Amino acid sequence: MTSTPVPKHLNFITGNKNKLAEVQAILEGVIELRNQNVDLVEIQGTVEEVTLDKARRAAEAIGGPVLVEDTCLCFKAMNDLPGPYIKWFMLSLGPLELHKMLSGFDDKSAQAVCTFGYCAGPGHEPITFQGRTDGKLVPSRGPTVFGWDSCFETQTGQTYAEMEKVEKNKISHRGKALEKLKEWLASQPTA
Ligand SMILES: O=c1nc[nH]c2c1ncn2[C@H]1C[C@H](O)[C@@H](COP(=O)(O)OP(=O)(O)OP(=O)(O)O)O1
Ligand SMILES: [Mg+2]
Repeated sequence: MTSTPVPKHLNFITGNKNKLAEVQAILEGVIELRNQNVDLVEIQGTVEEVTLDKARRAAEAIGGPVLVEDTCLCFKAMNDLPGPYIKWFMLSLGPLELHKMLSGFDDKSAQAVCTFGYCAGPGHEPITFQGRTDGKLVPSRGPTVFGWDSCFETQTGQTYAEMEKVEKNKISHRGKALEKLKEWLASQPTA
């Protein structure tokens, strides 16, 4: 934890425009969000390790307070892999073929995990806020605009891609993680 006051705006370091749009929508009216796209090295490890490291690197790169986020897609049949490495499977297979990863398994259960990391600046220890949403991996349904949205069917029976954005944000891994971030922000002194 840090005793440094939270700034009046958060500098969200991400290169993903779809993530940025969701975070902007969810934090609208809560705190001003700014964005910088810094190409950060992502280590291998658990999602917590990946996010903490991402937050430290981003704070070093910017020389100030940062918010970062790492998203995982975990398959139960694979003991939570690919997890933080889902990006590389997405890039390789694309949304139309991703479901084939579980074609040899009966259990299609998946969990979307979002972990935000806030770091008050270089040398500060980041803190994390995590949200998880259960679902299953299915053949793509809906627009293939954002990552694996069209392959992740939630307990509503719809894929993320078939839902209105505001509905996705209400139940999503990212929405849940940002609820925790909001609670924390409300408890902090501001600069
Ligand atoms: O809500 C989502 N719905 C569908 N797909 C999603 C979602 N959120 C992230 N994704 C994708 C993007 C990337 O293929 C991987 C996460 O990788 P991740 O490293 O966290 O994202 P990224 O490299 O695109 O952006 P960043 O610059 O913030 O690291 O899952
Ligand atoms: Mg990334």
